[in-house]
Amino acid sequence: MKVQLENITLAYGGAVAIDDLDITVEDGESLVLLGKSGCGKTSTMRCVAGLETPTRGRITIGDTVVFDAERGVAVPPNRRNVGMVFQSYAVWPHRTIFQNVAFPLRQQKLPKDEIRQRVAETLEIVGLAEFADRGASLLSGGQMQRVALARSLVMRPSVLLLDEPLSNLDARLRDRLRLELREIQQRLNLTCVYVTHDQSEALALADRIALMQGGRIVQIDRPERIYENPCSASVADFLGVSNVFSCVPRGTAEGGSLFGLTGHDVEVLAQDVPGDLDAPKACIRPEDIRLSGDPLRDGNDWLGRVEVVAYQGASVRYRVALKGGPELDAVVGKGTAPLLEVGAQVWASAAPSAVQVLPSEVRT
Ligand SMILES: Nc1ncnc2c1ncn2[C@@H]1O[C@H](COP(=O)(O)OP(=O)(O)OP(=O)(O)O)[C@@H](O)[C@H]1O
Repeated sequence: MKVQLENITLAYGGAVAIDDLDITVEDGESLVLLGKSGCGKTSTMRCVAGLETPTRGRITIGDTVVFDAERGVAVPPNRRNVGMVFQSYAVWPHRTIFQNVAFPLRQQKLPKDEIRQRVAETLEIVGLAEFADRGASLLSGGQMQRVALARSLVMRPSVLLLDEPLSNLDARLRDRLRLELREIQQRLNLTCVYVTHDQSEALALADRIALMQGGRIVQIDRPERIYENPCSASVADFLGVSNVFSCVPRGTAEGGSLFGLTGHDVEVLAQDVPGDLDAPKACIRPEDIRLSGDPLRDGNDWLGRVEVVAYQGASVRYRVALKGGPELDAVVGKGTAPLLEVGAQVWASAAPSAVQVLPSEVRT
C-alpha cells in the first residue's frame, strides 16, 4: 500500500530529529532511507510505525490517515498493520520456529487451521519450511533473521519496515540475505521502507533511495541515477566515490572547464559544470580511472606511482600518488589489464565526462 508522509517534523525535547519531511512510498515500492548515523532514519520509520509522535504533519497508509497532528489523529501502532524487522531478531529461543511465527496470529485468535496454513506458506517464502519444528535456539543468525522476517510477513502487513536487519550478520551471509530479501520483496510486491547506513545495501535493495542529512532528504532517486548523478560532493562521498577533491575554477579549455585541485599542481578537465558553485569539489568514481603505461590523451592524464595494491577477486583496487597531486583510488576490472606492482609508474586517465564538479553540500 502507498505510504505518504507530509511535512513530518519530530523533535526530542528541543532537538529536531526530522525536519519538515515529505516522502511518498508507492504501492509495491522498496524505498531505502540512507544516511549517516543520527540523520533521522530510524526516527522517520518509528513515526510510520506509530512508535513516535511527530510534532507536525500527516501520515497516510493506503487510504487511511494514521497520523494528523492538526486533527489530533494518532492510530495506535497495533492498528496500523505495519510489520517491523529490526537488527536484533527478538526471536524467542525456547519456542519452535512454528510457534515464533504463529505468535502474532494466535494473538489475533485466528482459527487453528488458518494459522497452520499461513505459517506454512510464510516459512516456505523465507526458505525455512523444513525447520518448522526446530527450537529457535538452534538457529544461526541468518535463520533467526528469516524467522523475524516471517513473523512480520505472516501478518500480511500493508507496509514492511526494516531497520538495519542485516547488520548483525557476517559479510557473506549479509550478501546472500540481501538478495533473498530483494527477491521476496519483488515477488510479493511488498511496500517496504528499509533503513541502512550501508551504501551497497541501499543500492542493491532499493527501487528508490532517499538520502538523508540532518533530518531532511537531500536527494531521492533510483539507485543508478543517484549513484551516477549525486547532487553534492558529500552525497558522492557517501555513495563510495572515494576521489573527492576541493578545487578552484581556472577557466575553459578544449573539451570542458578546467579546475585546479586545491593545494596541488594538478588540473582536471570536467564537462557540464554548472556555473557559480559553492565550494566546488571534483568527484571521480574509482572505476572511471584507467591505469596504463601511456597517456590516453582524451582529456585527463596524470602521471603517478602505485602506492597500494588490494586484490579483491573480481577487481583490483589501486591507490596511486599523482606527481604533484593527491592520491587517487582506481578500481580495475579483473582481466582488463595486467596486475600492477607497488612502485610502478603509471598514467592515470579519466574522460572529462567522468569528472563531476559538484557543490560541497546542497541546502534543502
Ligand atoms: N529517544 C530519543 N531521545 C532524544 N534524542 C533522540 C532519541 N532518539 C533519537 N534521538 C536523536 O535524534 C536524531 C536522529 O536519530 P535517529 O535514531 O533517527 O538517527 P538514525 O539516522 O537512525 O541513526 P542510526 O543509524 O545511528 O540509528 C539523533 O540526533 C539522535 O541522537
